[in-house]
Amino acid sequence: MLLSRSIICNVQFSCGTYFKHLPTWKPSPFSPYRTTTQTFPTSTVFNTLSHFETLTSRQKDQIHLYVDALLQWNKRMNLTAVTEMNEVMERHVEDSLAILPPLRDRYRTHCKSLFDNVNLVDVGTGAGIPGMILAIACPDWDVTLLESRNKRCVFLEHAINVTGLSNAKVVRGRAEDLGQNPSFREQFDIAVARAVAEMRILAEYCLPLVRVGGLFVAAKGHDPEVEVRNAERAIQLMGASVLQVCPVESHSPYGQRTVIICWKDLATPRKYPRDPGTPAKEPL
Ligand SMILES: C[S@@+](CC[C@H](N)C(=O)[O-])C[C@H]1O[C@@H](n2cnc3c(N)ncnc32)[C@H](O)[C@@H]1O
Repeated sequence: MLLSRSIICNVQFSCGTYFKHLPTWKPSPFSPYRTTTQTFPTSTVFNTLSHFETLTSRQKDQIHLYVDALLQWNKRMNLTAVTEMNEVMERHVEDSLAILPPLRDRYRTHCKSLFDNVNLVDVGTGAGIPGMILAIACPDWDVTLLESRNKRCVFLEHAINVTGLSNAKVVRGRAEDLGQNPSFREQFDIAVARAVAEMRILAEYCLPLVRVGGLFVAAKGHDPEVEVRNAERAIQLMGASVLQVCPVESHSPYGQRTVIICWKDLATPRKYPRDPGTPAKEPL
């Protein structure tokens, strides 16, 4: 991949404040169990950006190129409300990387396979959050960026080209359609989603795409307890259960985030997902 040195230098310069304050993540003990009780198992608090420190300089360059492309295209089309480089790093990149420490921990225990070669789908990826960042951070993974809006898919193709990623691909479509398509149904080890819908709708979008024994991961804000509780029935109907609610501490002004991890141990009944639009209109 040819990287323009001037672009990289400019981007790194404008990210200067971001790089200075990277906290260290220390592995925290988890208690692995699934639950249907009223109290969700929570982990000790994870620290964000742990993964950023471990990225190679090429991966950091790829993130900068991606963010730069996002900000450039955002001037012409509506991709994100965030318009400053540091803000994109703190809000979107941090949120994406925050998924990794708790996910890594759970995946090892529950999926009983190596964390390499993970086949992941990002449902409603929009401009590529968190899917693009995960594809950069985890080059051994196959990442599918699922997005229903054509213009966003065009940007995603551009972002993949500009970063030189060979492990990410774009699929344009609705989660409800893909969930009933044999080429995608129950084909993924992990489905992730951020800022797409509330949990009980997300469960119907994401879990039909996850193989039995795989995980559904939702990136949420600081206090998702009620939302998760309301989604318990929908998650169970899809053949899954809430495995862990993981608070992730943040040093950014946006405060604590939460990563919710569900484990699928039964096949999803054929009638789910329902027709496009129905999950959002009539949440389970
Ligand atoms: C608010 S944006 C969030 C994008 C990104 N995940 C993020 O965190 O910035 C939600 C995106 O999900 C897409 N979306 C919503 N419902 C969808 C569905 N049923 N299937 C596929 N994409 C969907 C929308 O087109 C939109 O781009």
